[in-house]
Amino acid sequence: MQTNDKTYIERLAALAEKNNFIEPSLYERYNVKRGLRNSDGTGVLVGLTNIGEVHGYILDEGERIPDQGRLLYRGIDVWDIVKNFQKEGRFGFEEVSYLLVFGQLPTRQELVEFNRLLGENRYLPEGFIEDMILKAPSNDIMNKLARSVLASYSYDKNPDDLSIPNVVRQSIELIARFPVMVAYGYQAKAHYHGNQSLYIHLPQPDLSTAENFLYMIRPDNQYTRLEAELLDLSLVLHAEHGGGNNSTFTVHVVASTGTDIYSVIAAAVGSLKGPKHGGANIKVMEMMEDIKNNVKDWADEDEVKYYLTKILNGEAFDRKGLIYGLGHAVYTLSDPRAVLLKAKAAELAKEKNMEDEFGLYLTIEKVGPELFASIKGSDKILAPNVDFYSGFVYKMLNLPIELYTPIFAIARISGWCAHLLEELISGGRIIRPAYKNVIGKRKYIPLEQR
Ligand SMILES: CC(=O)SCCNC(=O)CCNC(=O)[C@H](O)C(C)(C)COP(=O)(O)OP(=O)(O)OC[C@H]1O[C@@H](n2cnc3c(N)ncnc32)[C@H](O)[C@@H]1OP(=O)(O)O
Ligand SMILES: O=C([O-])CC(=O)C(=O)O
Repeated sequence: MQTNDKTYIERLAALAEKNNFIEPSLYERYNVKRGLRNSDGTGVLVGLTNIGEVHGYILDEGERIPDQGRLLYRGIDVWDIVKNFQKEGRFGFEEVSYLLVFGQLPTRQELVEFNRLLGENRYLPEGFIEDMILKAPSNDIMNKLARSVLASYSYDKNPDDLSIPNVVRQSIELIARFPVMVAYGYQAKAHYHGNQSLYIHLPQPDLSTAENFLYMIRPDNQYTRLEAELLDLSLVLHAEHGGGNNSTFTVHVVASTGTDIYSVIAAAVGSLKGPKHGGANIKVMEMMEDIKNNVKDWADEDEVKYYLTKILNGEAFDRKGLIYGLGHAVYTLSDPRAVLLKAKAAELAKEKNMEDEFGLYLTIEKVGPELFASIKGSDKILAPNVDFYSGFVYKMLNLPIELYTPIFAIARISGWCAHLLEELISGGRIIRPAYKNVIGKRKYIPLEQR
């Protein structure tokens, strides 16, 4: 037997499908909270946190009332954070990382020191670039990032020590190094898979995270202040989203076993890569390309509707039946991050003469939810989520599409580290829910009798 024998693999696949199917009605019979969601769509309460708060609805006598979304970091509204650092004309991501990980806003002096610490920690260990990044390039930067995180274990003299000072040290290194790992992973991909020249720019300790990233991915190191500010804003908006989002919950689950930080964070990167989570920003762009290629007149609402109907019916694009970038597990009327990114996208579209394409986004935002409601007969409100407009903003910043989800990871590492510390300090019990076995008992049949 050859493992690449197609018919044999297909037979095994058919067996796997048949024997792993669970009758959907059983979930109801045993009151299983699929996706850890209650019957009204709200999440099952599985933990407490001081870090992020995601407000998407009001509970009124047990009933879920849709509401405008709000996001708070350590109790402070993200919109207030953004308004204030923008007013002061400075970058915000480092301040937000400090707030998330250490629990309070830094003083001016503390922020200067933290910026210096991040800058000093950007350099990867000796040999890492040659041995870990260039020797095994990947076509997928999230895959490369997860492997770089896991490889960091072997370069750490004290990888398994879960004392808080050690985990704080490791967290700072990861927050500082994520952009560098992503930039080098991208350069290796561009060279080995894209036949382009190889650029290994050294990180610049005095630049902000956003500036340093743009410096490292551009062959000529050039970027404008506006580009760096927009990227910084996006990093701030993606940095944290409560304990229940899939990648952060992964952090809690894996950390609760007492394993090392690299195992925890590599698992979270794998989660974020998924197209229903952080990977949606790449999917949105692929979907938009597909729509642009199949809809002749982007301004014709009926033609857009016709094609979106095919997508929702699983007859077009990736045939999964999803309009990527719409819908959220918690938000209902709006995702506050999408509101901010949409405003930026509108400004940039005007500046770059891309209002036609922006108009197509607006049409999808308007008709997508209406079609979803009529086709699926669902009362779920589908508002644009953070991933709907982020890719369009990145496109106008000339950022390559394969970096969209990695940029999310460069931001979310701060939230993940904050939650890891919270799990270590306040968790304390291995996360271990239950699965009911529904196959019953079966007898072992000796080989010669089968
Ligand atoms: C950073 C982030 O992670 S933001 C989210 C990024 N993901 C996306 O944009 C992908 C598209 N959206 C989705 O897949 C979903 O809306 C999610 C994953 C974000 C939230 O999913 P859930 O909370 O499970 O949605 P919910 O249970 O309320 O969905 C109910 C039904 O609506 C469907 N649905 C939800 N969103 C969409 C959508 N955008 N397009 C089509 N159908 C949708 C679900 O598939 C589900 O159908 P089913 O009952 O036939 O299985
Ligand atoms: O909260 C979620 O489920 C997904 C999300 O928006 C995020 O992680 O930013």
